[in-house]
Amino acid sequence: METFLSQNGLSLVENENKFRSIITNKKIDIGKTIIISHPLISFPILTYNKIRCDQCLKKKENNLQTCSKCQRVYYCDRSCQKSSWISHHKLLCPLYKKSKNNMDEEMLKRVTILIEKFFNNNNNNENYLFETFLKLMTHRTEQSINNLKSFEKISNNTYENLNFNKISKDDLINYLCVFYCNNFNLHDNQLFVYGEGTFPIGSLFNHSCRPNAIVMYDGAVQIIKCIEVINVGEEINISYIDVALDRVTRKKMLQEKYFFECQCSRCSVQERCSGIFSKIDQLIEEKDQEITKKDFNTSLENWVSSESKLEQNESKFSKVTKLILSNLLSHIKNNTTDNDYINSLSEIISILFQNYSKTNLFYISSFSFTTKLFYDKIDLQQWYQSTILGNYILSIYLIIYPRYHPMIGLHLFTLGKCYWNDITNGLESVKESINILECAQKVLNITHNEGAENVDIINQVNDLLNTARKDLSCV
Ligand SMILES: C[S@@+](CC[C@H](N)C(=O)[O-])C[C@H]1O[C@@H](n2cnc3c(N)ncnc32)[C@H](O)[C@@H]1O
Repeated sequence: METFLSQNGLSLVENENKFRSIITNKKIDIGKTIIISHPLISFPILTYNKIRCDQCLKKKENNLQTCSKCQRVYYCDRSCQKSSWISHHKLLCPLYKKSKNNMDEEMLKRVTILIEKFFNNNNNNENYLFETFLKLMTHRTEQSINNLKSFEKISNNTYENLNFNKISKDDLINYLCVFYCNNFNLHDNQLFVYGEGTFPIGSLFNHSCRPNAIVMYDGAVQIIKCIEVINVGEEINISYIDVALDRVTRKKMLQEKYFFECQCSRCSVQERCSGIFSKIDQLIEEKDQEITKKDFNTSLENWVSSESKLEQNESKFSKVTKLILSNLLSHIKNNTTDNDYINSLSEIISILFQNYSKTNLFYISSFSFTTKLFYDKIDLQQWYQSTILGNYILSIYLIIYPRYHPMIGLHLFTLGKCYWNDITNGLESVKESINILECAQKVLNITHNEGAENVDIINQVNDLLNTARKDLSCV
């Protein structure tokens, strides 16, 4: 494993609080791929198992072929079917008739078959993946009684159905503990989950609520990408949860699923009073005040539907949106340094903190309503209103997410399309569409530039941008 990491310019070092950490041996620039790695096992979740190949997880709508014996798994071609048969399906195929597996049991059976082969020196796969998997954290003593009970049941079922010589029932419980706090959900280019996987190399990366790296997928392959310059010796962090969540929810989720208390720059107690990232958390925290969620929703709807543009511009929603976007969008477009960006962000956070910390403009619980309203406006083809809401959402995203985050890239693309469709504002809309799509292009070229499905999104942005530019030049 050390060799594989060092070939990629990385080292695994001991860490007092986190057990081990991945650090970089060379400076990594924004947009660079940090590491590409394969799973021990991955498979599509139920809703996707007829449109994504069980072996390579690539999408092939309507054309997958099922295994003629069990008729339970689908493949894109003979080669994937053969690989799966050799790897684990030969043993699992007859069992599908007997019982229906849940995800954990399916993962356990497949992984254990491979580990048994590894112990018997009978595996074609790379050994470092197995060695790495067997050293991952289990947090077994911290698992809940309910979890352990369920793990024991799954382990018993698996043991009854398959013969293992080198692996005990107790080992199986350990593997299930590893899955619990290490497995990944694979997601597509729009960030919708399509599969689950055990990625031993990816599992070596620790969490931060302000990560410098993101995880993307190409079928069954995991790609870790750099979104902030990472200097020699610095730790590489991904995020295990959606960083748009508020601090209390993040803390609860990280404790319950990963058994640690986050001390990143957003969560650490020392930073709480001064650090800009912890100030962000204070902005999005739910305040105990008279204004209810219903009031918020009504005022948001009134703002968006306001007949008077003057009144609309005077609203606090407009003011906040303008303040954030006029300062931060240019940083995206001009590839400024991380320091310049953070300084600008810092200034804005201070202003927001002074003037708006008592409003619920940034409440995450209201945010789901705002997003729904945005997509409702798109469905109703109310394009002007969709641009107003889209800008407000973008401004909040820029506060919550790192600037080169896939959520920002994807939202910019949607917003660019809204402007493009908003013919009521004529030339101005086309110009703004180009501006926003150029920002989308910058972000997506960093987040989505690896893997055919991901690159497809960049191609779509490029096509629309070319059309919009041609349109503008014709005027
Ligand atoms: C996917 S593993 C990450 C690699 C792990 N540190 C190792 O050495 O195998 C997840 C576990 O690492 C630890 N961890 C990850 N991020 C952490 C953080 N920010 N602070 C403390 N512990 C962390 C937790 O114990 C967590 O359950």
